[in-house]
Amino acid sequence: MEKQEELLYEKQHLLDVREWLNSYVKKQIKEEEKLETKIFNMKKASKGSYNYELETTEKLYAVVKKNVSNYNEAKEQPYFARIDFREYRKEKESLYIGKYSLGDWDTGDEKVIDWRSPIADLYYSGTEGKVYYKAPGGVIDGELSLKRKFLFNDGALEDIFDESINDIILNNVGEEGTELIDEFLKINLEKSSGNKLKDIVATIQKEQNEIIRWDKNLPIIVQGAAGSGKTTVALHRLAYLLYRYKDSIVGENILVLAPNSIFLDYISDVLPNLGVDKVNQRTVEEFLLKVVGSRMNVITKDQKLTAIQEESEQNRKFIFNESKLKGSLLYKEILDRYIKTLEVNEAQIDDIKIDQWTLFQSSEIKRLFLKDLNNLPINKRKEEIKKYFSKKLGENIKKVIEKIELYYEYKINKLKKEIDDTIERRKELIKIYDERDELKKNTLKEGKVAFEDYFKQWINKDMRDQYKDFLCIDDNFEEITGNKIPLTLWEYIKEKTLSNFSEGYIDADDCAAMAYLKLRIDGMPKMTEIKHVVIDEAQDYSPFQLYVISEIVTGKSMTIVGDLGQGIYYYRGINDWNNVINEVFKEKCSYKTLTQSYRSTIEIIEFANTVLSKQKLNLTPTKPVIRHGAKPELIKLDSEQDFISQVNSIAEKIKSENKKSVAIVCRNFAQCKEADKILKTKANQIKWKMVKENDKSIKDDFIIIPAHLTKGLEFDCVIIYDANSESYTANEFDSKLLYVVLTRALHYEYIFYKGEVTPLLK
Ligand SMILES: Nc1ncnc2c1ncn2[C@@H]1O[C@H](COP(=O)(O)OP(=O)(O)OP(=O)(O)O)[C@@H](O)[C@H]1O
Repeated sequence: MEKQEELLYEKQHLLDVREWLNSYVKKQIKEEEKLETKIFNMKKASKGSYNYELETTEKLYAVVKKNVSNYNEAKEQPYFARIDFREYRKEKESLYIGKYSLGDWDTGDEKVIDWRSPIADLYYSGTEGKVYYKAPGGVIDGELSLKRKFLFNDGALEDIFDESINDIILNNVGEEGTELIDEFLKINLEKSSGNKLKDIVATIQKEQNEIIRWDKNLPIIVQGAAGSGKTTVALHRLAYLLYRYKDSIVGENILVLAPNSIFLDYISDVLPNLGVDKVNQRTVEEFLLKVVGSRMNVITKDQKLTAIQEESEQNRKFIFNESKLKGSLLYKEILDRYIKTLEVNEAQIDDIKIDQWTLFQSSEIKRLFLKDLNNLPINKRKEEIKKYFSKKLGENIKKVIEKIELYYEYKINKLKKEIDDTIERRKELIKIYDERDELKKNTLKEGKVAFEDYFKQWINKDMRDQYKDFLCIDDNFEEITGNKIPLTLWEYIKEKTLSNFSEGYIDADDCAAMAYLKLRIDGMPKMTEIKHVVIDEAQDYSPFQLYVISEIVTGKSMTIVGDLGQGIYYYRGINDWNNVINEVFKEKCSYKTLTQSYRSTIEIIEFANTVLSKQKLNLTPTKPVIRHGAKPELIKLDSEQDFISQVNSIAEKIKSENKKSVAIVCRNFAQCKEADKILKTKANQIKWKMVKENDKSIKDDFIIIPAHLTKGLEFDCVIIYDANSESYTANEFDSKLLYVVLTRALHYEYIFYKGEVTPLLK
């Protein structure tokens, strides 16, 4: 068939599917209403008592309700692709692929298959010809004869793209010599960027698909260039895992860790759009403090970074070394040694006594603590001992009472023997009897109190106190630190950390250590089991943070994505994934790379690559997808007026092209305020919104934002406020920060500067 005929065929098919959807949704709504009434009546009849049938009906109702909402939503675009596949020895089938599977579950007639289903893998990874895919029952072989993508616009099917027909072969592009342009992908990438990250189910690329469907049982690290889809892929992977393991994992078992609240808001649409809900999303500090069970104000790494820039060279060195140490596995080693000494000290304990009467002997407590229960965290052992002893408490109190009786019997006999029976003796005896009875009575009461007091004192639950004690290891300093830390650095750390604590603050760098202490001393806190975690911008994590998180996640099932080229916290973050693979995961970890960038035009990527090449890491330059645009412009500014007129004309241009977002990116908050002031006071047509440190989201399209907060975000157009040689020097930090900023733009980039331009752009 000719393409036009094919398009007509697909339009008719779409009409048929929509017609079916309408009638099916009507049927489902009726079912929903029926179930609603049934539940109402059952609730009335059961009068609040437990009813198994009610529970199952409620579950069914929830499924039907969700179906109605999914199917209604699917009417706009029920599917995005079609594959024609003939399984070996079977008939050829045309399969339509969508975000959700759509079908009549009574008749088993499936109209659209889920993008996460095993066979849909062929759409993402297969090429026409002989192919196979992995199904739960084994490998299925067959032949793929069509891979078709559908371009929808406002619910209307606009065009179809068949692989190998619409893909244009370009010669001599890139090192490989030839490259395919995926027209469909290109059209998708030319769209404008909004305030939220989008899902990409229709255009997931082969190498991305491989990561999405990667085995869940090992941690996977993805080093991906800026804009290569790391965040997007990681979130799609979650949707995939929840589908693939639907019987064992639900949204609550998943944790997404991201750098800040703005970023969390930016990605917040993707999962619900993929039909995933209830996933926990937090910053790493929030999560680690939740593990500790402590509410403290965190000095975030961003706040610290801002402060660092104002510090003297000498202080900066201390701050860097402090962060480096606190993020290292050496710190874990030191904590381990501290916990060992703590264990020995904690075992230096007395008998549990009521006055001079022993209830439980210290030798027994020690044996349980140091030997029998030594596989448990310290406080868990104490709790277990307490539990075990409390069962024997009544019996032991009785024994003490017997001892008291014996003691008084001896005393009475002695008195009787030594003194004749006189009024005085009788008086004395009555006194002794009273004393004995009083003691026996009190022993019952005091035994319980002494027991509780003992354990109250012994079990120290406050991790802040524990951490303070750890920092004050003065007597054992050399032994515990293994002579690996200069005393001056330790003194500095101690003083600063204790002073933060006394003001109610905790440095982000201390959160991993506190959580680690908690795990080792108290054990795993009570919380919903985490069965998979996604860590975004992982290059900014310290090895110790990754280690602690890996200890909490069941089976170390983790998706860790990052880009070393954007590691602005390099002084404490990660500079080489090999260290993480070897030291944190002891080589039990998969590693993948993504080098193709989908965000920016060729011109923008090539421009940013010049800055990347100035970094020490020697990373492979980012490869752009074939999408051309305007060259980034370096613009020297002479005056504020010049700045305003440039900004105005750029904003006009962006608006006239129906693009949405423009970010004026400044080196720091001080520069943001400067830009804001100029744009506010001097007449300006556009309202620019300045992003503040504690903002939780970005709602506006025209914003002023400091460089470090742009991490992970993207804009149609980026304007660098002032890329002069003082704002961005030639050092490693500035080259990383500038690289982050330069890779945020999709379509346009303007680099303003006053005086001399940064050496990084020369
Ligand atoms: N396969 C794809 N099809 C269409 N768009 C894609 C694809 N992969 C990524 N993108 C788009 O590329 C942009 C960058 O994606 P994302 O933010 O996930 O990349 P990243 O690697 O996390 O970037 P960075 O590290 O620079 O923050 C997004 O707009 C995303 O929608």
